[in-house]
Amino acid sequence: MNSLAQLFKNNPVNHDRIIPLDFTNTKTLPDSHVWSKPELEPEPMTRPIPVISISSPEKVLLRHACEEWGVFHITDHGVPLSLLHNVECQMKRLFSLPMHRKILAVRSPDESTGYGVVRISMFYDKLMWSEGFSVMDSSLRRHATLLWPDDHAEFCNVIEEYQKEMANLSHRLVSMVMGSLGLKHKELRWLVPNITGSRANSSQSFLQLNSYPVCPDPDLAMGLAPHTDSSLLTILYQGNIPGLEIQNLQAEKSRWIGVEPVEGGLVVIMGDLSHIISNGRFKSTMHRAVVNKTHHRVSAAYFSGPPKNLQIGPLTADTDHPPLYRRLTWEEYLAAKATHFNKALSLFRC
Ligand SMILES: C=C1C[C@]23C[C@H]1CC[C@H]2[C@@]12CCC[C@@](C)(C(=O)O1)[C@H]2[C@@H]3C(=O)O
Ligand SMILES: O=C(O)CCC(=O)C(=O)O
Ligand SMILES: [Fe+2]
Repeated sequence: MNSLAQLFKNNPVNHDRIIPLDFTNTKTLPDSHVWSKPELEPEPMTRPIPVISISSPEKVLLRHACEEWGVFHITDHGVPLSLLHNVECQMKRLFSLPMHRKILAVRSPDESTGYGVVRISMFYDKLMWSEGFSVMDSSLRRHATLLWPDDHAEFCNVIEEYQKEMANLSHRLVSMVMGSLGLKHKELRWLVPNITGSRANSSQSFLQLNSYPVCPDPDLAMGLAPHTDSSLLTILYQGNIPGLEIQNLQAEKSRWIGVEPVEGGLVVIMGDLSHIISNGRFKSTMHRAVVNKTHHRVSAAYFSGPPKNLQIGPLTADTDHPPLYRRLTWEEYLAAKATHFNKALSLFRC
């Protein structure tokens, strides 16, 4: 068993926080899914977040995006648009299956992969208006076979192709964003395995497919509750239906900013581990997903992490800026997040 799988075995989720509501049969929002009144928080606003062409990225812009926003769009990323389109079709195909079929691939309480409610649900009283399908290592074929006993090849091929593209892209992105801090290729070699890298130092990842069904009362519902990602960075494909919102780092803390999709673009979300490696310079921005009344929205989040058992820590510390965090592995961090959620980061402060 790999070390991440062991970690989820040790941190099981309550049974009642695994199986989502059957949204297709729900015409009014049940009390279990009613979140706080919208008049209690300021209206979300939309502001253009940075857009970075990564075929020839400007270091200063990239660093600024990571320091001031923690979330940005990338273009010229090289991932074929046809693949993005296929991933979206396969997600719709999966989530449109009737509940009794999806349940066949349900996640067990001590696992992290399969069909179900997102893990962070256990930290909130109310339930979210979403369902998910999570993939790690060899779980894809096992779960897809349960969903489509004779017809899973297409789904698996598309998702595997996407995972390969995301692995390459995430390695390029980690080099780029850390490079924007002036870190040399040599200093990052341990973090980003080279293409021929042996299995031993290959980085770990986690793919989360999210589905936000059409909602009868979107103002009172929550698609995905506020959280930061526990990754080095996350690559998010959100199609062309808006829904992602980020916490404003510049102005009023409680004001959310809607991230409008950019045609053919992907969203990069800096994770908690990049915050640690950059010694607090890069922000792992709090974000959430809201739902709407007319469109079924799907998104695919690829969480990129460091190699198994690798100790990471601040790389940019100097005498003026002593390390703010102690060294840790991804496994250690995820274990802390599984019990302490949004307080996990502060537990590793020096
Ligand atoms: C590799 C990861 C990243 C995890 C934890 C672990 C496995 C499950 C991932 C997600 C996927 C869905 C959103 C999130 C917030 C959730 O609830 O489960 C993610 C979480 C995190 O970023 O903390
Ligand atoms: O669906 C979205 O826009 C956000 C997804 C997300 O934040 C996640 O999966 O961690
Ligand atoms: Fe997220």
